[in-house]
Amino acid sequence: MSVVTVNLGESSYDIRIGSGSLPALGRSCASLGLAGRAAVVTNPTVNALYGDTVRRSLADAGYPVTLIEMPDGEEFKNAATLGSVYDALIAAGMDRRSFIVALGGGVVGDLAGFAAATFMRGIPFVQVPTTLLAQVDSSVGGKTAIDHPQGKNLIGAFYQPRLVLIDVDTLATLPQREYRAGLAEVVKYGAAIDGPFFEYLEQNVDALQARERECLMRIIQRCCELKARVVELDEKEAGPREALNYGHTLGHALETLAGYRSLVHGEAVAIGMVLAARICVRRGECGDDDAARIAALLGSLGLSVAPPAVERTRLLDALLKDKKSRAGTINFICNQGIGNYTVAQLSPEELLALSGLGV
Ligand SMILES: NC(=O)c1ccc[n+]([C@@H]2O[C@H](COP(=O)([O-])OP(=O)(O)OC[C@H]3O[C@@H](n4cnc5c(N)ncnc54)[C@H](O)[C@@H]3O)[C@@H](O)[C@H]2O)c1
Ligand SMILES: O=C(O)C(=O)C[C@@H](O)[C@H](O)[C@H](O)COP(=O)(O)O
Ligand SMILES: [Zn+2]
Repeated sequence: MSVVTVNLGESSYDIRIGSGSLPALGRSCASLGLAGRAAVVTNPTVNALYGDTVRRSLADAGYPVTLIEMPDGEEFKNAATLGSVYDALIAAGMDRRSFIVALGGGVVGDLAGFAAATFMRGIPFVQVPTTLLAQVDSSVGGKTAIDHPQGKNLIGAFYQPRLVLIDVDTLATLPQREYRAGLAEVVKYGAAIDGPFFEYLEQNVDALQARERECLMRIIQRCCELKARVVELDEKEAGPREALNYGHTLGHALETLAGYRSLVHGEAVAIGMVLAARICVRRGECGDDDAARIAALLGSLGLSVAPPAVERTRLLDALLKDKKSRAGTINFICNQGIGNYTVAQLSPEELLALSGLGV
C-alpha cells in the first residue's frame, strides 16, 4: 500500500493505493471519523462486480448502507440522473452527518461528487475509483460535475473528497477499450508536465498493455503525485492546473458533438493531444519529432488518433463554450516539447485553422 497526500489545509486527504484494498474501505472511513449513513453511488456494471464487497466492508464497520444505482454511460452524467440521486438520498434518510461513496469510473465519481457537494449544502464523500482513468485522474483533485447538452462539465463544483481508496485489482475486469482510454490521461501527464515519465511510458509499452501490476502501481502512484502537486498549487484552476487540460479543449468539443456516445473521454483526449501537438508545431513551439512521439506512443497503446469529421460551425460553437474561453479567446494548452506545457491565447477560428479540423 502506498499513500499520496493531497495537502490542502483543512481539506487535505490521502490517496491510498493498494492491491486487494477494497475490503478495508469501512475501516478507513471509520478512522477518518465519518459517521451516520453511507450511500454508495454506483452503476449496475460496477455494482455487480464490487458492490457486495463495498457494502459488506461498510456494514462491518457499523454503517447503515444504502446502494444507489445510476445508469452506466457518459450520456447519463446529466441533470436528470443527478435529480434521481438526490431523490434516493432523501428517500434513504441521509442527513448532514451522512456520507457518499462514489464506486465506479469517472462518470460515477464526477456525478456522485457533485451530489455530495450540493446535497444539504455539502456532505462528505469518498472516492473508490475502479477505472484506470479514475484512478490516475478523476478521483483526485475535487473537480465534480455533470455535462450539459451544449458542453462537457458545464455544471459543477470544486469539492474535495475525504479519501481516495484505489484498489488496482479492480482493473483486472476493466474492458480493453476503457483501459486504453485511461492510458490516454496517463500519457497526458507525461506530455504536458513530466518528460521523464513520458520516456518511462515509451519504454514500458508491453508491460502497460499486459496490465502488469508493478507497472500499474507505478504509473498510478506517479500520476496521483503529479496531480496532487498541481492541485496543491492551484486548487481552483486559476493558472497551473490548466496544464491538466492538455488535449481537452478540442477533446471536449469532439465529445460534446458526439452526443457523449461514440467517443469515450480518454479517446477524445488522445485525439485532442495529437491535434494540440500539431498546433504547437505549426506555431513553432514544438518540434515535429516531439509531436510524432506523442502520436506514436498513443498509437502503440492502441489508441486511434484520427479525428472524426465534424462540422466547422458546430465545432466553433462548442469551442466558444469551453470553460477556458474568455470573451472569444481560449487559453489553449500547448507544449514546448515533451513535458513542458505552455498556454497560448487563441481564437476558435485560429484553433481550427491550425488544427485542420472542421469540414
Ligand atoms: N474530475 C476530474 O478531474 C476528471 C478527470 C478526468 C475525467 N473525468 C471524467 O471522467 C469520465 C470518464 O471516466 P471513465 O473513463 O472512468 O468512464 P466511465 O466512468 O464511464 O467508466 C467506463 C466504463 O467502465 C465500467 N467500469 C468501471 N469500472 C469497472 C471495472 N473495474 N470493471 C469493469 N468495468 C468497469 C463502467 O461501468 C463504464 O461502462 C468523464 O465524464 C470525464 O469527463 C473527470
Ligand atoms: O483535474 C483537472 O484539472 C483536469 O483538467 C483533469 C481532466 O482530465 C478532466 O477531464 C477534467 O474534468 C476536465 O476539466 P474541465 O474543467 O475542463 O471540465
Ligand atoms: Zn480528462
